[in-house]
Amino acid sequence: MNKVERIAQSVLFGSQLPTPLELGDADFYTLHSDCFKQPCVCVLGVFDGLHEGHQGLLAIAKKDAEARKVPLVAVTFLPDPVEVLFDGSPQRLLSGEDRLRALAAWGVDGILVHHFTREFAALSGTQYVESKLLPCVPAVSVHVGSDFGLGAQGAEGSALLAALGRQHGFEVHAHELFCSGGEKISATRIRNLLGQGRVEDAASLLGRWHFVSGVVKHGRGQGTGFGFPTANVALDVRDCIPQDGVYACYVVHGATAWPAAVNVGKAPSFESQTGPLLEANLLGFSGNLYGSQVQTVFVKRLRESKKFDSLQDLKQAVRGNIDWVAQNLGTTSYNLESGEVEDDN
Ligand SMILES: Cc1cc2nc3c(=O)[nH]c(=O)nc-3n(C[C@H](O)[C@H](O)[C@H](O)COP(=O)(O)O)c2cc1C
Ligand SMILES: Nc1ncnc2c1ncn2[C@@H]1O[C@H](COP(=O)(O)OP(=O)(O)OP(=O)(O)O)[C@@H](O)[C@H]1O
Repeated sequence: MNKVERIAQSVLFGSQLPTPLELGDADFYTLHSDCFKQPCVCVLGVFDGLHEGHQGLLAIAKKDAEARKVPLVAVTFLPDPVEVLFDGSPQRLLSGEDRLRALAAWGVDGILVHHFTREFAALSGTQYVESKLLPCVPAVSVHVGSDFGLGAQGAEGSALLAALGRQHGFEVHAHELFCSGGEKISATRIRNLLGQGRVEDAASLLGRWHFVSGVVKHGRGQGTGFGFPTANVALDVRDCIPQDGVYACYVVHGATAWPAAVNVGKAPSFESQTGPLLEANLLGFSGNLYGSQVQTVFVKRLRESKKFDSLQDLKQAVRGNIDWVAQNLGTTSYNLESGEVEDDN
């Protein structure tokens, strides 16, 4: 995969969701074949990040579906249960909509999305399977990871699912978890890596670069005087933002991606701002993106953010970071649709 394809894949470029069938407490997305209320193979889980473990599980389920000549349906929950059940930031690897777009891009045939509420969370595993799952997704075979939890507080596991399968006539496959470096691949592990700024390690477990979305806001206006104009991107507190620091990134707007030197978090040399923020110097860009939604793709951590004693020192450090990006990621924008390098705009 070349650089441009990798950026496109990372931000799920081009993956669109059709209008879902609204079922009251769930939505059903038909993607590749008519699978609503049809015999199918299904996979169950939250799938935050759609990491390499999730993709491994999907690949096994897909083979099963092909062998049985039935569609593959992913069953998931929105919002992420941790957002509903626990206080504090959920540290999402993907927003809810992006999670569904990732499943669609991967190639499942349909997605059942349960609206996750406290009432929904209180259902037992049996109530869930009999009253919520099987009426929409009459599965002949269900695949989960061995750690999958079912019912109130996820207390019931794949053993209950297997018993329900025997009763209702579907097979249950609880798979050993995919590991890397002797440790299971999980969304929690990837969040921890990002929290330590280890964006390259996170990328190897995600199978793509991590990105965050945000809206470009007006900044303090000081950067322009330095010769380093920056786009100030306001981030969503619910998202998993890599540890404060300076990173080599791509910033994507629509179908265009610019190499960028990015400072995440407070600029320690200046007054603090409210809300999570990143500041990006886009190479090969002039103009403004105020009010635009952009995606910032994290390729490599370059250094910690520091409080510099002089403006001169700060400028020199930032110049060095921009040079690194220019040499390694390029100096002009890329078109994600055509894969071509665009002229400076
Ligand atoms: C690549 C890069 C690295 C940066 N590193 C630091 C830093 O280490 N310490 C700091 O105080 N500010 C750092 N900044 C923040 C700049 O000070 C900030 O972007 C500049 O003040 C422009 O902000 P403004 O346009 O909102 O005024 C960095 C900015 C960029 C783009
Ligand atoms: N490494 C893995 N290998 C195989 N299956 C997995 C792996 N990780 C998760 N799964 C399975 O994929 C489905 C979705 O996983 P889910 O998002 O709930 O877990 P997770 O990635 O471990 O997240 P978290 O760390 O937040 O618990 C579940 O059936 C789960 O058991």
